[in-house]
Amino acid sequence: ERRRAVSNLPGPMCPPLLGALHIMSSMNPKTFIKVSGENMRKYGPLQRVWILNRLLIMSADSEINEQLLSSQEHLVKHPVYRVLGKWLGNGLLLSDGKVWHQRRKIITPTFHFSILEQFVEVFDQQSNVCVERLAPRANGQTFDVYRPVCMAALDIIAETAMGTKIHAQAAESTPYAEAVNECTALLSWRFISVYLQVELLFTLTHPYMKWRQTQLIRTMHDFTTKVIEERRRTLEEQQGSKLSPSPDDDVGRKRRMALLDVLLLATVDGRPLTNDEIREEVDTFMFEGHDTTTSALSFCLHVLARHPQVQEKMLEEILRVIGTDRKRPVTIRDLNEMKYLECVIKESLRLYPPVPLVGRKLQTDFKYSHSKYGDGVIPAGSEFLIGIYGMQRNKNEFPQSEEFIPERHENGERFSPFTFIPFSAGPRNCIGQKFAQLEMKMMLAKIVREYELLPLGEPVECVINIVLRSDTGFQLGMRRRNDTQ
Ligand code: HEM
Repeated sequence: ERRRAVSNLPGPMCPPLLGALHIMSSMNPKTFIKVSGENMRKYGPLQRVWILNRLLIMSADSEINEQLLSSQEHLVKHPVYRVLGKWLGNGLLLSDGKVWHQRRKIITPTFHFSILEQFVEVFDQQSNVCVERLAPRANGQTFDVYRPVCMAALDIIAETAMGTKIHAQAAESTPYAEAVNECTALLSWRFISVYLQVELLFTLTHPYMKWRQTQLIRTMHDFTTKVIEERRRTLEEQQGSKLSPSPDDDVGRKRRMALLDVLLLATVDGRPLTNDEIREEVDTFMFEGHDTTTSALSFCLHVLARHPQVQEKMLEEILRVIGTDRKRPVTIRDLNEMKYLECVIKESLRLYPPVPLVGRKLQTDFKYSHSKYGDGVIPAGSEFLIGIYGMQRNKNEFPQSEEFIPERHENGERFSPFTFIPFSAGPRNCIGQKFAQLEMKMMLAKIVREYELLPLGEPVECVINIVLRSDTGFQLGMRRRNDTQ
């Protein structure tokens, strides 16, 4: 019955019982993008694939994606996300049902515009530190920009969302960031391999990797536990050992409630959140809040280095809006005024979406209607993978789709909103979207104002390490600009 339901959709030959295991076995984090691109060219943007008895719908089709992502019904994440479960628990990224609803409701106000406005001060200060830390690199030599950007993103998420300064940029090494790097690389193998997704098979066939995974997760949990304890202590000190919400500061303004404060003070079903529940949200936001923006910023700086004319146009806008005075803090109003910078960021997120694919498991039948495939039903139990990377490079939607052309985002978008979805869309979209956009604007404006980015080193080679990364790193050169010295 399931085969009949999707017989109208194209896809590779799937022999009975085994299905397309041969295709899956040719995929790894390095080849995934290439192999799925080839399949898309062969079978089109919407395909059905059988793997053993599992039915997978691979979609880079904006019509279908719009219907699925906008629905209030299909919100359960794909089972592959479970490989992150030991690390992120039931945090917002992985949870579903009542837990997800309750948590999303508690957390949404912590990303409200008025709170983001106060975070901009932190973006400003930490971007200044990043610009300073980059100074020794501004010598015209090739280097990888990933680490300095990653440390700045960590400082920013810790100080804003967790209310805790961790001084990652000042540190020689940051075991948490190193563990995230290694763990996401390890987990991305499990993401793509059908059998390694099963915890027992993974443990039996790869005991060393399992041991290493446990160690890395312990390092990350130790770090986030410390962040929570520190914040709890500060709150207790501030409020005379009594955790009671005090929304106003000394002069009666609304006090900034960091995400972690809200979690420490929240009650759900009449009880406070347990330590484990708080930790899984802190793990989720520390990871999602720095790894994605690091990827986005690193790709953007790399691609800008290869497009001097775009840098020039950006610089003109930056100097017009924020000027050359490094002591003047950059405000949210300044950031909102930089429209060309916004186009640059969008175009970089189109070519290099930090989250290259998202997945759902259908709990009920998904009824769709499509201009090419007509009305149909994808049966409950099927798995749905949305290929953001492939869709955003579709040449029918984006002329010269492989080229970096920020101007295509000027004067309103000429493509459907569901063709360009780096932050996903619908009820399970990215809660940190505005936060990320403001952070990126601040960092890019400050770096480009200070340094000219040079097209040095190897080009990027996209790999999927849970988020999108580059196998060759993010190489470029830098030179201090004369006009801002
Ligand atoms: C350029 C940066 C970012 C990109 C491209 C991005 C992209 C995404 C995407 C595509 C999703 C949907 C994932 C899925 O359905 O599996 C998502 C979810 C999420 N993002 Fe982001 N993200 C970014 C930055 C951030 C930041 C800065 C934070 C936190 C401060 C954050 C927190 C989250 C959380 C918690 C979710 C899960 C939301 C839910 O399911 O309710 N992200 N993000």
